[in-house]
Amino acid sequence: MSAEGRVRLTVLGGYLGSGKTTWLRHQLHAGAYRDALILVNEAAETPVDDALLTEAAGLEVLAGGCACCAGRDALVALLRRLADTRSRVRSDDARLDHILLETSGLADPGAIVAAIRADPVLVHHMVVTEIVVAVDALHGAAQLAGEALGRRQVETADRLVVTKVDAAAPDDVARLVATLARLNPGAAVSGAAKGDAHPLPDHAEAEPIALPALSADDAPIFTTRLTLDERIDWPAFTVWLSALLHARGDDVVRVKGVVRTPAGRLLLQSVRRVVQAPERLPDTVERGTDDTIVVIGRGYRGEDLARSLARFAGAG
Ligand SMILES: Nc1nc2c(ncn2[C@@H]2O[C@H](COP(=O)(O)OP(=O)(O)OP(=O)(O)O)[C@@H](O)[C@H]2O)c(=O)[nH]1
Repeated sequence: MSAEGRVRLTVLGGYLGSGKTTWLRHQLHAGAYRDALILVNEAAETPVDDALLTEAAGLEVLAGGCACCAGRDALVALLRRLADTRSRVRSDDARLDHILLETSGLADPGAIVAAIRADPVLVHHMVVTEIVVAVDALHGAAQLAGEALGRRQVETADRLVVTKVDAAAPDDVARLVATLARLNPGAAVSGAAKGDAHPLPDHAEAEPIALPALSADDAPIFTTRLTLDERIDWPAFTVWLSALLHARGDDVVRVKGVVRTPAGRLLLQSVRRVVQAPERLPDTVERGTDDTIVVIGRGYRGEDLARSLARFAGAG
């Protein structure tokens, strides 16, 4: 328990697809955050991350609204409920002392922390002990250059974890680290490869990325759900997804979903144009949200995506 008797809250943030779940999954596997209740907030109404964080001691999902804006009241209500339940537990051993909130990739962790601090009940029960922000070594530079949200996330961090160091060129990583040091000189910065700690290249001589002024009126990022049914033609679906990302990979920021295919239950996901080989998930824990693909991005119409998929692969 924290010195003041309040619950410690760790906030794990970072842009869409930056590697938050991968990093947390690895931390849990290595024994970290084992005492914590994991709260997962996803931008989409159909969460996926909970299917991956199987080693969490306890897990709750806050779906269908980013906890820093549309889902803020739901987060505060959930934290109040947890605080209330905790206050009625008599045994020290059974009492909840640590919560880790994995935010949606669209969240500004600073706004979440402000909401908790501004709540007259929570302020007495919870203390934010660390804001960890994942920064994608492959896409972080573009996100910092082009997205105000990407910068805000970095600026609010206590600890920055540069993910995907295994997949990026060392010179690019060094420039990214130099940029992070300029944006948030106080934050500790470390590297990770698929969740494992990974050394970062020396950035002493690296030139930080130019960060142009950003206008606040970028089109908002939104979520589209595509429901797949048994008529789906899987090879055609794969071709459709590749073609979509090839043509619109700058607009389609993130795709993910759990689908039931002839090859088993698969997690499909991409970050911009980088598509991960499908990951096989256990068949035993089918969920109501299986067979829904969530597409997150801007610059297109959701109904056009569904129509295009239906025409191409027989569902949508
Ligand atoms: N090569 C490599 N790939 C990674 C690493 N970390 C994450 N990925 C991949 O990047 C993609 C996104 O990873 P996630 O961990 O789901 O990212 P996230 O931030 O939780 O995503 P959202 O919750 O949707 O914002 C997946 O395809 C991962 O396999 C890494 O360190 N190296």
